[in-house]
Amino acid sequence: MLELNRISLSYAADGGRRTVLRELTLSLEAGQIACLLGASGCGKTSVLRAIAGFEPLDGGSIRLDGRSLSDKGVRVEPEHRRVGMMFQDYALFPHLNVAANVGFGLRRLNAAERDRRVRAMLDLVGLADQAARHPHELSGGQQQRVALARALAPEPELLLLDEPFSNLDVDARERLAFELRDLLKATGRTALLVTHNQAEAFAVADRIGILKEGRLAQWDTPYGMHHHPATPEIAAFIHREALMARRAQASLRGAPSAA
Ligand SMILES: Nc1ncnc2c1ncn2[C@@H]1O[C@H](COP(=O)(O)OP(=O)(O)OP(=O)(O)O)[C@@H](O)[C@H]1O
Repeated sequence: MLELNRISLSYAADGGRRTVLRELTLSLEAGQIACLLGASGCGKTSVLRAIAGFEPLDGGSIRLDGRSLSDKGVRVEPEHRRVGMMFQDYALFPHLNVAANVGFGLRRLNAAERDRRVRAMLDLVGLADQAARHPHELSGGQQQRVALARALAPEPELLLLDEPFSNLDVDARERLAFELRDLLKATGRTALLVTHNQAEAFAVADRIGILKEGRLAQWDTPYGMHHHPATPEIAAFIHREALMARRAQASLRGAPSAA
């Protein structure tokens, strides 16, 4: 349903161009959740920006549900892609209350339909009683849910989430990662998520992609990634992070960290 076919992307840098995505190919079935992992600067956010239509491609094509979004001579505008994006800082409007934030992308609906959709979205994320509040009156986890409700409200075919839990403390991250998965599965949404946190990726994803220097090093189920890493480098990356997560948990519980 989402198909990236050999996409390449570069940015202007030092009077020339710097290539950040190199012939990257992947496909994601409808209703699935995928997570992109990889070292800082490997191109994860750039993949989301290319799909959302914020960056022109140097080559390759992007299709969503059979529609061509980016290809030679084709560049569908971001607002016509039916793709929702949630950024790491949530980007809520501080002067608008929760209901107005969630309804922001629904101007094509009439007022009654818009109210109905906003209420349904707030029910979905468990914030029906917070509709009149402003973002600064909410906790980090509640703000994250408002941002999610806003991204889901226009019923996008694909949801792109860039580090959706980065502003939350460890406990909230874990809880919301599971909540997000339940919510996406309940609404049948297809989603592509970028995270730095492997525990989150393994908890949430049906497919995990590991990016290295703008290339997809492996694309697999969490089970496949864990048990059959494609290269020694990927094995080291995954097992190092798992070890660090275990140590962090042990030190939070006050136990000596096991090596
Ligand atoms: N608008 C831009 N102009 C020039 N270079 C950019 C731009 N955006 C990103 N880059 C560069 O492109 C490369 C890939 O960036 P990208 O944000 O996609 O990586 P990332 O894997 O998401 O990184 P991180 O995990 O640190 O968020 C980086 O080297 C970055 O510095």
